[in-house]
Amino acid sequence: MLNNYDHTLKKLQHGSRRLELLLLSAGLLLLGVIILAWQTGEERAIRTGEYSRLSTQSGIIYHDLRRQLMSIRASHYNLQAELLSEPAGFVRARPFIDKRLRAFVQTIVGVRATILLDADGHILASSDPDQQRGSLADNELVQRVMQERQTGILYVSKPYQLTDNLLTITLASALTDEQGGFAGMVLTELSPLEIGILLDSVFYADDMQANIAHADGTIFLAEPNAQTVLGLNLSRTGTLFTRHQLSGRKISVQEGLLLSSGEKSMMVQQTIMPSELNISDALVVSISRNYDAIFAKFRHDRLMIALLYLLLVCVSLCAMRLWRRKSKQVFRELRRAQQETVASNALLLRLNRQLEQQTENMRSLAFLDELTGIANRRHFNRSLEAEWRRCQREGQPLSVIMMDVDYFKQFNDLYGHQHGDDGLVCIATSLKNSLTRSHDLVARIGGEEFACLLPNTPLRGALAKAERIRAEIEALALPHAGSLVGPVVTISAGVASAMPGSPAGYLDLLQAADEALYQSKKLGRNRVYSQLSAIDTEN
Ligand SMILES: Nc1nc2c(ncn2[C@@H]2O[C@H](COP(=O)(O)OP(=O)(O)OP(=O)(O)O)[C@@H](O)[C@H]2O)c(=O)[nH]1
Repeated sequence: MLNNYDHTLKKLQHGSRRLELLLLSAGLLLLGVIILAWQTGEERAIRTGEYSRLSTQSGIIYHDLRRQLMSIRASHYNLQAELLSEPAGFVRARPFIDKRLRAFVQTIVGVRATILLDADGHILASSDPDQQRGSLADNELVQRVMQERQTGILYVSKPYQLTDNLLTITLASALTDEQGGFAGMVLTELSPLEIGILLDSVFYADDMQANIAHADGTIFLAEPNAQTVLGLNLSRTGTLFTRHQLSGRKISVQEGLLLSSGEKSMMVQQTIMPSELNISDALVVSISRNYDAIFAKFRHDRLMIALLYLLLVCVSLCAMRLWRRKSKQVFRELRRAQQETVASNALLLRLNRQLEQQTENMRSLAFLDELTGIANRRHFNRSLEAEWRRCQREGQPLSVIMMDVDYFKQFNDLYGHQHGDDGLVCIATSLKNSLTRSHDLVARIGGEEFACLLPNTPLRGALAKAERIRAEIEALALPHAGSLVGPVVTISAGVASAMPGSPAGYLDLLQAADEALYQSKKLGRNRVYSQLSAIDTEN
């Protein structure tokens, strides 16, 4: 039982350990998943926020540049109109036009110089006092305008070097004479210093880079790091610029390595399309930010959270270890308590058995004759009362045989008291064996006096039974030299029988049996006697 209990306890311990580990792992896993989901959401939010900010800033540059181009186009239109309205014609208007061009350069921000050329590329007028004469017919842009002669288009030159560390572009418009023929062109050169200020104004972090590139991929405006970036051609396979161009979209967001620095960046690029302003070549505005800088705080926070999570895992494991140690102790105490309980239960059981045994012995002693082991007088009296009531209920007769050993005093005197005891035991055994019905009872009711209780037995049957008993005792042939009725031990018996009536009538039955025994003795012993008529105890 203790082993079973131990086994159950161990199973319980083992089971609870596994359950605890399972619950802890599930809890930590769930927390890990929640943290991971939260971090992923956070990263996405940072990325989206950064996209949005970069898009806004690139939009500012885009719109300013667009406005710049529109202003230049408008000024070119105005100049065309003014020239057409001049009665002196193109060439003769020169003093007026020089003045007009200087005013134009001074009023429009971001313009470095404006030059008016005739149909052959000769300088007719210029805002630059150092460039008043000569021919620009060899210039690529001038040649293009002379060939195409498209009015309404703002021609965009390829970027070219201005000084050691500055690049710019020139914008040109074809001009017509009164008859609508090609009359020359007006060129406007952008001022990289002034437009660079515009790029600077949109920065909100130190790690940003803004560029403006020609459609051929050449960067002609850049802030900061102009030295390393200016003149760089981005039109290569796999660059962010090429990816943007290939996307065919006006605005795109890219992540990747910057060609200039090799740093991973997030970049927004926005194109001023030829179609939207009627310009000859597209211009691409880009603004980027260092990827690591964008996520620096997020990564720091993520590291902290990961460390905290690890700390939590360690603390949980330690706590579980402590808890297990504690629960092991509890289990041990439980086991010890159980062992003690089992031991005390066993002791109690043993004591209980002993008590039961003793009680049984006492009960036996109370109802059994100590010498012969058959029922004693108390037992006989109780059985008599009980059988009397039962036979009364069932309407059955009850008979009693009273017996007494003949001349037993002489037997004792002759053979000794111990031998006398042995003789009584032999007689009791014989009496017991002679009873065949389960509810018949034989008892030793006095020294050498015995009685038989025969329920459901009429007088005739009881007499026959008594006679058989008497004969069997005699047949034991226990020598009795002191007896006056024979050479062996004999008994005398008195029989009485009754149909039970009144509750106390069994006393009369007992007395009648005693009476009959007395008569048996008186008539010579070694015989059975009974009054022939049955006793009517109801009277
Ligand atoms: N050995 C022994 N003797 C007993 C026991 N109980 C009673 N006796 C003896 O039995 C004898 C009974 O004697 P009595 O009453 O005079 O009767 P009796 O000698 O048998 O004579 P009758 O009954 O008239 O035949 C006494 O001597 C008792 O001591 C017992 O338990 N053991």
